[in-house]
Amino acid sequence: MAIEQEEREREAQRVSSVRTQIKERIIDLGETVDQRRTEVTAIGRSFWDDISVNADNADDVIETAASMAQQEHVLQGQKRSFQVAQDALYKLQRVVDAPYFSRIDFQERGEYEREKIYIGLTSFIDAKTDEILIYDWRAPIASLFYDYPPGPATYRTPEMDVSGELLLKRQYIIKAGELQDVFDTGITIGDEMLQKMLSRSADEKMHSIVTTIQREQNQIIRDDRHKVLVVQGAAGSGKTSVALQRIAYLLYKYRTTLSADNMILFSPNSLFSDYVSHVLPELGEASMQQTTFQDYLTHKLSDTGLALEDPYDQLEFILTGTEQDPAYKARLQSIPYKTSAAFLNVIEAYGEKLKHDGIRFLDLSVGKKVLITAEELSERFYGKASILALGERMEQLSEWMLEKLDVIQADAQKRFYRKMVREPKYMGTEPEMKKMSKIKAHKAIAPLKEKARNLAYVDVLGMYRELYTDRELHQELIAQAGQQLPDAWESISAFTATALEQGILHYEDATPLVYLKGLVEGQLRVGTIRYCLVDEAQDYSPFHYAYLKKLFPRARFTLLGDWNQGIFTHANAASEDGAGPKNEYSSISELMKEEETETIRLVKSYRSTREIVLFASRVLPFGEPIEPFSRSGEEPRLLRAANETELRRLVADAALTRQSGGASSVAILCKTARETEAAHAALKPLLPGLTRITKETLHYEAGVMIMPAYLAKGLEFDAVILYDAGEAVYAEAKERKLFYTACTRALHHLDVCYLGELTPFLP
Ligand SMILES: Nc1ncnc2c1ncn2[C@@H]1O[C@H](COP(=O)(O)OP(=O)(O)OP(=O)(O)O)[C@@H](O)[C@H]1O
Repeated sequence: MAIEQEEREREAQRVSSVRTQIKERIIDLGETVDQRRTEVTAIGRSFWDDISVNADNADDVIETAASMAQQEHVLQGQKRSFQVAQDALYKLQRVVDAPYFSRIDFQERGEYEREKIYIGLTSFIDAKTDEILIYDWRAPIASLFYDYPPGPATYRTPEMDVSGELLLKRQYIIKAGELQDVFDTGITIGDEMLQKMLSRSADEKMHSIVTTIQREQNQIIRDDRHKVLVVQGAAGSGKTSVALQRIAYLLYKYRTTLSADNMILFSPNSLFSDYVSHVLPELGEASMQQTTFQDYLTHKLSDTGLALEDPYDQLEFILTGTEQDPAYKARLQSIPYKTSAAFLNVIEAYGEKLKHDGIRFLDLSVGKKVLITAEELSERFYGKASILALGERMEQLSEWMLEKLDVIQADAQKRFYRKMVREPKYMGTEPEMKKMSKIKAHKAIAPLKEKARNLAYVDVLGMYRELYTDRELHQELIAQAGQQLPDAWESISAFTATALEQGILHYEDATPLVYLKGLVEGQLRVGTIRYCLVDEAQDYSPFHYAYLKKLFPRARFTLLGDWNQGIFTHANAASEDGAGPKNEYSSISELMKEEETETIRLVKSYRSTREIVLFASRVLPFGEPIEPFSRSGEEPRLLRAANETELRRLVADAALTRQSGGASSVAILCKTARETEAAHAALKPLLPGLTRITKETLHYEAGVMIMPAYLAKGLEFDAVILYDAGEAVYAEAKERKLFYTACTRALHHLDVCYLGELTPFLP
């Protein structure tokens, strides 16, 4: 809506006056920061001067300690106030060039005055009048901007709901401190603004969407009523963006009680973590623990010496193997079982059983000499009935072992000493020989103590393997859960036992093993985590969810995913054409067993042009709905090649055309890593600047790159070129969603190259 010139000038003037105030505050804060820094350094330097160090008698020692504690207290206080000033300074420096982005006028019911609320990244108060010149976008009243068109509106504060009339909704584009544009918006948050944002070029880093958050997204960002929030969102509907804004919101809302350390975000891979790493700092928040589930597993299993497979190798195996291979078949049969809730029940039943019998212990030995036998450990562990949990009993056992090892060490020391005295080659003085024998004994026993502390005397892997070698055991455990052995039990068990024997730990076995380890060793809970967010949630199995719930017993969960992009095989994966059970998430909620579970669907896609979205939805005619945002572009191109040479030429030409047309990031997507490697070698002479992305890549730069489609998950590019969408490559049901995922990575251009016949996924 056009705004009169006079009003425009008033707004421009306000921008300039607020900016002046911010600049003044920056100068003041800069001085405060300098001054506090000097104070902290000075206290640090004179720390010992101000303490009366006296250790002559007990009273003096106590006095010295008290004096130190007091001095330390002062120092910490000073450091804190330095930090507060520095944070405030940093926040203002970041917003000084664009102090706010919107304004709402709100008249509370029963009030005569119309409040003008200016909204920006951080709040700013006039020091003289206490007037709030800018509200933080996360303040309760700011949600009106995201939630309502002009008219009746309500916002929620911690104490109550406040209703009234929204009289105006205005947006500003401010650059380098100058008001460039201002317009009033109606129903949605400036289609105009959103259009501008979405027609830009894809960056190698994601940006915050704070100026154009949509109502349904805002609902997710601010939800604090549900313990488990499940978001089914179409490709490009903003799930990742919402997850990050939500983190910023929670950190603001609970700023006195919640810190970044209390939150954890699971991302699909490190490349993705890097891609989203700018968002929180852009919002003025400290970065938080971002990890991949794989990193967690690796950390937990670091002491097992097993070769742990990652989900990408698992997928590569699934995509490149053939049904003729019996191992391939057995593995494909085993994955749905191992990722199911039924198998989780088996592990839990196993944990119960182990309380009475069955823990496998390992001898503790030095060289060939066994110092503590496995039988001894077992007897000690199971000898007396105990009501304690397995982990606590293990701890007691470790303590007992450490005591025993102390005695063994003392004996060894005596023996070494006697030997030295007897043998003439040790010519040292008596104190020297004593010292040497002490060191020798310590050296011999220390690794055993380490083992005792780390519970390395428990053979968890052996116990896990037993689940597959002892049919009766497995049957007994699964019967307790009211279920039966899976049909293909014989081949599943043989296949798994062999792999474990060879020291190979498949991805689908890793979480069950870590869970069993946690049950036995008792280190299962991370109580400090209060919010756990999972991105690409469709790639986690029911087993994973049940496990995460045990791991973070105090946490609230936000699970964001898209069933249409579920390209990892597991028990919960929906049917391959995207049809079939639409309530996949309900099984998650059931697993979470929470009454406060809420499922929210996001169907609007903001990433791709309307043409690309419509094209991609043809791939999954029965899948979750996806609606394009009204941004138009060119139709995706289908480019057929008759032979390999022509295919390469087509792909290379497409990449060059896109680049010269202004696309800053162009991704050539293959199906597998194997295909990527071959295509990269073949394309390199035609596209010298081509970069190959592998699962080890930690970040990428703009330009032309090539990668397997599954690594592009969660990422986006100006132009996407499918390397070969021929029927020889994409035909099997399990490849459909991967193909869909690949198509939905494009913002503006999609070129589908193919050899011979086109994939049947595109009717
Ligand atoms: N409200 C919004 N305003 C501006 N841009 C938005 C908004 N919501 C989403 N976007 C943009 O749309 C693109 C897709 O968002 P995002 O990656 O968060 O979606 P996603 O649901 O996680 O996608 P996928 O499942 O395909 O990985 C991003 O470029 C993001 O900045």
